[in-house]
Amino acid sequence: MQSAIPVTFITGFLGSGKTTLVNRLLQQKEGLRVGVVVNEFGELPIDGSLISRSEGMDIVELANGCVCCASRGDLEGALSALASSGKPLDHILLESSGLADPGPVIERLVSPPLSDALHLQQTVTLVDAANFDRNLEHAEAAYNQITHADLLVLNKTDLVSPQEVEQIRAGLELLNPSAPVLVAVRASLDLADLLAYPPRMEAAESSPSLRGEHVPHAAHGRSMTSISLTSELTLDEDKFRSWLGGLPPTVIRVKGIVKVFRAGESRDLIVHVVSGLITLEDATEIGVDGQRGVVVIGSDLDDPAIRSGFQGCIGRAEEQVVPA
Ligand SMILES: Nc1nc2c(ncn2[C@@H]2O[C@H](COP(=O)(O)OP(=O)(O)OP(=O)(O)O)[C@@H](O)[C@H]2O)c(=O)[nH]1
Repeated sequence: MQSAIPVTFITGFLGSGKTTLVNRLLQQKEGLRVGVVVNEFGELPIDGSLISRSEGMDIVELANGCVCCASRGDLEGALSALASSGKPLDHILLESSGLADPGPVIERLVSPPLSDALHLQQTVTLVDAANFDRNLEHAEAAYNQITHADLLVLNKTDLVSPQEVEQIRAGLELLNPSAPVLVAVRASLDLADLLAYPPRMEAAESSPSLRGEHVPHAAHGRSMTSISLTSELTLDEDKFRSWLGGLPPTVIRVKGIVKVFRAGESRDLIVHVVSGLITLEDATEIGVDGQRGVVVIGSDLDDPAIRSGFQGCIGRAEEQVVPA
């Protein structure tokens, strides 16, 4: 029988760099067999498409809701699907959604039946240096993610000054004195270093001050909601960019894959918006075969306005967008 499979639980607020870290770790797995569980807040399984597939990795998607709210069976089912997916796994990376409270998930990972087959090696929390204060203000989940970490990765430090990096590092040390802080750009961590990093601290695990109660989902982030917009039709790139740029500041995150039309050609783009910072990248490399669309996450979202704005991006008048 296989001994307990080590699990690295990766948390961090919306857009902090969790998928970037998973992809970076997968690039370095060299002969290790790694299982990945990805979890989405929105209905569209975007992260499943953004994770690079390769030999020696298996992936299970836990879509439509935070892992902390998923029913017991969903998480157990996803993890046991991985554990029994063929050759024995050397490691599992469990990526949470950006709004998940890690407390209840850790609780389940360290309790039977999961603890019979898995060993939670560490909880790694990505912290977005460019949105540190704002994320803490917006959501209790951002705070819980920091306090439950065994290792904190202060990411996106290319977007702030060295002084700000030091201020945030000091803030993190106050919030979670026992977790080392690694400063990173694009989640630049070595898999070997990560696996050597601190085994989970039993003391921290049993400390009531770090536990916190699981709050109802709406309270995770000031009634944060998501809108899924799907379209297999082609969008006009300029209209789409300007729609993204005009979204209200209550929109915290947009991500997805869309087909755009420019100069007579259509192509797929990966879309990321994190607090107003828009990135559109060519999606050729990932070979899009899933559903195209975007998920918009934020508070107080004007659903009809967002849907009609997206519909207005359609490239050709005779085509119609089909909202999810
Ligand atoms: N400038 C900069 N961008 C980064 C860095 N790390 C990640 N990004 C970008 O930030 C965006 C979000 O990164 P993801 O890895 O998708 O973030 P995530 O935490 O998985 O996002 P959610 O699943 O929505 O919570 C992408 O456009 C990344 O390329 C960084 O260190 N610097």
